Amino acid sequence: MLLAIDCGNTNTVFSIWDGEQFLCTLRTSTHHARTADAYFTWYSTLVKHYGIEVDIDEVIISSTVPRVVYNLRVFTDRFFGCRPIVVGKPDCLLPNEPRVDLGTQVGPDRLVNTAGAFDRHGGDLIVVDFGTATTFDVVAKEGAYIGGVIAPGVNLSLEALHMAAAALPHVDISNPQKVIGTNTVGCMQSGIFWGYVGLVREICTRVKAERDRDMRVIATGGLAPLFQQSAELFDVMEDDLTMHGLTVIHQFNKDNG
Ligand SMILES: Nc1ncnc2c1ncn2[C@@H]1O[C@H](COP(=O)(O)OP(=O)(O)OP(=O)(O)O)[C@@H](O)[C@H]1O
Ligand SMILES: CC(C)(CO)[C@@H](O)C(=O)NCCC(=O)O
Ligand SMILES: [K+]
Repeated sequence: MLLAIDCGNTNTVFSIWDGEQFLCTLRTSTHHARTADAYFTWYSTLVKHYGIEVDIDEVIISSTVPRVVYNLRVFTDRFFGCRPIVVGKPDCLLPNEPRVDLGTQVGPDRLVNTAGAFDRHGGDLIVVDFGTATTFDVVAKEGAYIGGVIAPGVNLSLEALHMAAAALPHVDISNPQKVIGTNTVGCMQSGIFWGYVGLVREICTRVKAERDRDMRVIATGGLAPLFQQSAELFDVMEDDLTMHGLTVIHQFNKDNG
């Protein structure tokens, strides 16, 4: 069985696969100091709770936080007796090599999203991921990551307003119907929500113009549905895109390794 680990700057997600069959997802916050033993305690408690028979013998990791990889490697070695494939490391093959400036380290989550989206939809795509940052990955016709855009994440933007301005409270994102807020919270929610709708639309329009072609927009991440409800920004939404990408890269390494 395969354990696929997607470690973001905010959350770490484990998903377990029996061949092609998805079994379950486990989510925790990302902490660089979490030890291999702590991962195992958390993991085995949840697996037991769900009553799943698991026998992990393969692991793939994508981590946007370099420091957590050491403990995840120890976890994998100690409890499953195997060596993980780590996306972005030289020994992890990619279905298509990224075409970026020399020396650029593309975020592994973006490489994984690219592989997952290309596998499902073919090329000429813009993949939008609403995570800690909001990223746009441009996928060429033949499936290579050829660059993109990094914008501050939705929750990060709301938090930044609260942190920097004494009179602005902590606010959760929502999709206000009106743009004119009549109280502080409403004003903040409008600024972030409608500002984001504009940001996504403008970036996608400009990417298509720069590429001089039509491209499909694939969205992933927890907040994608919130935006799609109020404005038609995406052609497709897939909450499991990153996990799918990890299984695609894992299979590619098995077939070509
Ligand atoms: N309606 C909502 N309002 C506020 N937050 C939401 C809503 N729906 C989903 N979320 C949040 O979105 C997040 C989903 O995040 P996702 O896994 O896409 O990225 P992340 O964990 O925030 O970032 P990273 O992958 O960089 O760690 C969850 O933390 C969830 O709490
Ligand atoms: C942009 C984030 C933080 C999004 O998770 C991650 O992909 C990352 O750390 N990227 C490194 C820089 C880059 O992708 O060009
Ligand atoms: K993510």
